[in-house]
Amino acid sequence: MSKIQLVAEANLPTEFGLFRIVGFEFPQSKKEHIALVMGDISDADTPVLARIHSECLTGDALHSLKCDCGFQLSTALRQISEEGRGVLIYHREEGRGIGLINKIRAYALQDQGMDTIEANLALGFAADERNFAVCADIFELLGVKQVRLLTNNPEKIETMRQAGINVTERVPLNVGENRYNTGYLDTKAKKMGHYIIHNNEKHFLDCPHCQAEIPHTPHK
Ligand SMILES: Nc1nc2c(ncn2[C@@H]2O[C@H](COP(=O)(O)OP(=O)(O)OP(=O)(O)O)[C@@H](O)[C@H]2O)c(=O)[nH]1
Repeated sequence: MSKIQLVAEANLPTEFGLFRIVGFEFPQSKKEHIALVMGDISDADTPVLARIHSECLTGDALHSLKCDCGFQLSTALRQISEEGRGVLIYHREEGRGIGLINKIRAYALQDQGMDTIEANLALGFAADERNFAVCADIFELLGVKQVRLLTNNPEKIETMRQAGINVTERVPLNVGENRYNTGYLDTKAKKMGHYIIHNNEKHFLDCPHCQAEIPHTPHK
């Protein structure tokens, strides 16, 4: 199969600062991924703060509390912007690679009591259908060889290392735990080996803008 190619690039001002948005595409399948890049990442000797973030429309855009995805996305972008340098690969593998509609089917099974892995298996999928190798190719196309990876997922680290990307540090990303996603995070820790630290001292901040009890920084 031919390798992914860098095909488009532009400025993207965001609430976290100015990024470059870079578009990647497989020549035949036209499957797309994107990266947000901040600052000068050309110095190969200084590891780049980086996040591989798999697509989660419900968490990233629709404010779902069933997962930690939206919280991880905004925290990663904020941390990159605080350093003034970094990369977020927005990895288009919705629903751990099963797609949005199948994720909704999996949610329906979870409504009946299955956990996130059991639901995938009941639908005939693997627990995780994602391919992270493409992210190593994207880092390479961006000239990034060393990363400090924002993740709790050991699989992402292992795949990067096997593909020749030097992960010099794992930067934990434990954010957004709430009453609706505790079971999901537990399952990821117990069945998928994710490094999840539960927030035992939940500071459910009194924020007039938020309906849910989520540990968070109050809106300014
Ligand atoms: N099938 C399925 N996918 C889910 C469910 N909840 C969230 N997801 C998907 O899980 C993926 C989570 O992506 P990430 O946050 O990048 O990955 P992660 O494996 O949790 O690793 P880190 O966040 O880096 O620790 C996204 O593709 C979501 O759409 C679920 O209950 N079922």
